[in-house]
Amino acid sequence: MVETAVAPLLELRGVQKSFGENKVLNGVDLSVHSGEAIAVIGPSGTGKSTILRLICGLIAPDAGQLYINGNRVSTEEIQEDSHGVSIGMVFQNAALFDSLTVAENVGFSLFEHSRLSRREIYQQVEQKLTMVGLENISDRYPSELSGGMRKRVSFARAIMDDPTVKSVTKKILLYDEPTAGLDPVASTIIEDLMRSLRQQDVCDSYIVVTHQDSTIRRTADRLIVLYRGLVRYAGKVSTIDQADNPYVKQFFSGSIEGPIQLLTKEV
Ligand SMILES: Nc1ncnc2c1ncn2[C@@H]1O[C@H](COP(=O)(O)OP(=O)(O)OP(=O)(O)O)[C@@H](O)[C@H]1O
Repeated sequence: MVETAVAPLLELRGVQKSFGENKVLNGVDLSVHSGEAIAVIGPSGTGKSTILRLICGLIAPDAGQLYINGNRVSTEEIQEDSHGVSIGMVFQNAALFDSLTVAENVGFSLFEHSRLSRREIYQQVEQKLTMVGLENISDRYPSELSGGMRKRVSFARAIMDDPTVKSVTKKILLYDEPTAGLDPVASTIIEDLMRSLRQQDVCDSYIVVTHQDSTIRRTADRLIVLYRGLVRYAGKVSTIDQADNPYVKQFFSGSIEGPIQLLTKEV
């Protein structure tokens, strides 16, 4: 029998990105298959959030290509949910509008860009808020919520979908440090939520940028270590304690000895 290789849902090939003289990504390859959960780690300022912003079409690469379901795509096409894949982002600081209610925040994109009625959008907002464990808070403002609740509101916003766009069949979620600044119990609630959203097929795959050991181990199948613009390790999370890779060893031991040095100047 001839096996046909299934194209990854998402692929980055040789992606480069600079901000002025600061070359942040210097040829990054990364692929995400349907069903996969990937953790991206690396020291501060090494370009992890930049990768997520490239993937969801907020910024464009200087060089290299992005592919969705095997099709090369531009930044504009990513924003338009091309080739059946929709990409949702959960930002590091939740990024809610303080002057809008929870419901207005969660439904924001559909209010702005869809042809759904207000009633349909509000119904979906309630459904998504229930999914992330938040009920009866639609009329509250972000300032009235705890940090963990604001994170969950931003999860609800990322999983909103427009059922009139029939071509979308797969969803990738991008989480930028979803457990940063949360206490261990609140972190566990968020980690469980990330897993349960995938188990319920709310998303097919996700990429999580994190510095937290528990988040890596509890939410990801595969680990990518990024350092100074390049992927230095890619492997299964289940084997990280046995890995010989010096970047992995240093990260998980927290040692100051090793290839990872503090970024004292831009590279
Ligand atoms: N819009 C921008 N303009 C200029 N420089 C930027 C911009 N966005 C990111 N950078 C720079 O790119 C580098 C990588 O930033 P990025 O936020 O991707 O790092 P990170 O690995 O996610 O860091 P952290 O773990 O601290 O969140 C940093 O030096 C940052 O200052």
